[in-house]
Amino acid sequence: MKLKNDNWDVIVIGAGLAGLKAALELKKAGKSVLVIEARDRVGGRAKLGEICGQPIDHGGQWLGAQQSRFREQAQTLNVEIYPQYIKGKSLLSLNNKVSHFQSIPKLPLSSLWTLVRVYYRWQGDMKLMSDHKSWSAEKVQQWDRLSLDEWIKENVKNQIANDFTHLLVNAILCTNASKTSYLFFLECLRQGQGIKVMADVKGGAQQDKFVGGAWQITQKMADLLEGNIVLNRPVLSVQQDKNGVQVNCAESRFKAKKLIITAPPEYIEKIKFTPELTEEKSKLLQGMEMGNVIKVHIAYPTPFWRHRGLNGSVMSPDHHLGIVFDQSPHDEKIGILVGLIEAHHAIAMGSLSTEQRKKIVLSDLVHYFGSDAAEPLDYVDCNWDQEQWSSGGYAAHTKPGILSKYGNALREPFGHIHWAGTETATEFMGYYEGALESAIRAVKEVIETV
Ligand SMILES: Cc1cc2nc3c(=O)[nH]c(=O)nc-3n(C[C@H](O)[C@H](O)[C@H](O)COP(=O)(O)OP(=O)(O)OC[C@H]3O[C@@H](n4cnc5c(N)ncnc54)[C@H](O)[C@@H]3O)c2cc1C
Repeated sequence: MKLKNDNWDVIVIGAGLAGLKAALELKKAGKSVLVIEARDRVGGRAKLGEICGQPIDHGGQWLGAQQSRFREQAQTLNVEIYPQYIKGKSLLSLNNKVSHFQSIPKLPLSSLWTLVRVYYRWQGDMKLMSDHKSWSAEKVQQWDRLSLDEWIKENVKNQIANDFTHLLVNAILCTNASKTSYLFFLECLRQGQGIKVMADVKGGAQQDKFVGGAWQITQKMADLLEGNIVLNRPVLSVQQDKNGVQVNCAESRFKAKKLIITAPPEYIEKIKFTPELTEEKSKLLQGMEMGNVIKVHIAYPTPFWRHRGLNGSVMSPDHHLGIVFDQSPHDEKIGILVGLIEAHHAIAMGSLSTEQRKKIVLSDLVHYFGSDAAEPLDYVDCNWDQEQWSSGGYAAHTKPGILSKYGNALREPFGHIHWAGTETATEFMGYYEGALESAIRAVKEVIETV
């Protein structure tokens, strides 16, 4: 099929979940739409992998209990949902000692008490975040000047509670607390419905998964858009005048009345805009940075941990492999563990070869599960920091001092240009759910005018 270059109602940059959703909504409304994608595949931060013949998600995989848009999207596309395996005990490694627990980690009472106090502080402070206009208020500016690390130092003096708080922060943001502000963290908590929802499995953000993987959802959406997506076309520049936009790739250009951009902030910054973006938007983009994450899968002949009454989950502030979950197939034909290496651990491990990483991951797993973990059938990892067109994950955060000053530019349209992508969400920013919410909002903005 020959692709027309001009007269599109809307062009969408990026074929991740947000871009695909925006395009499907526009198509449903009878608008002509073209999705331009830099990579040679669709999905963005949703990516198919494989271990021992089983499909796996190199990118996002969980569906939260509260994430109704993503659940509905999967159901519409007949992608089956099943619960994360949690039967049995979880493991915690603290100060090099491994303990197991059912629901509350075995911490000294004084540390638990500190964590309860932190929980209620966060619940209270995050409630004040519900009105975005309050970002200019004095308290909010103060919270934005304060790095999350400074807040933790001031408020979490108990060492074990402090370590545990950093583990939670790393697991949620994939970045060290010194790199973002307390304000940004509170905004994440507000959008994610609080730390309990974000950290929990049952009733929380890790409750469910997809049979065969989440990547299928983006693939199936792309199949419905056949003829409306072009791959291998990094957008280099965008021009707009009163009639619409022109989007330029290396060897092609396309015109439309409106443009929706869903690329991650770092890649928006690399596009040349004429006229130039507002100073507020440029400063915001410069002040946003992706988290650092390596996702690993390890396959074993059996899910041996299940047979020992363990559910495969591990939390560990003192090792590189900080978070582990069971990822075994239903029939238990083999056992698979999925792990996340986050923040400074991902930066340190990212400079190693896959073989060196495998050695460290296995040594961490032997520490958690014993010698049964020493000899896997296979090991696969995906270093998102090295993935061109993402440069990290799960999502971008703002550096201290950025959100309160420039946050209003996050979603503010610029002429014919509108913004989507999980970083621009108002609910569940950083998650697939946020990507969908942002796409639906951006489509609402443009649909009346094309
Ligand atoms: C390891 C990992 C684990 C995660 N786990 C979960 C999870 O369990 N649950 C969950 O809900 N979320 C999870 N996430 C987050 C989730 O994957 C993202 O929120 C979501 O995929 C973002 O979708 P998006 O469309 O906003 O952005 P993207 O998927 O990043 O899409 C943006 C697209 O824009 C393209 N692009 C960039 N620049 C250009 C350009 N110049 N020209 C053309 N195209 C361009 C990119 O190639 C990309 O395809 C995880 C992410 C990672 C990395």
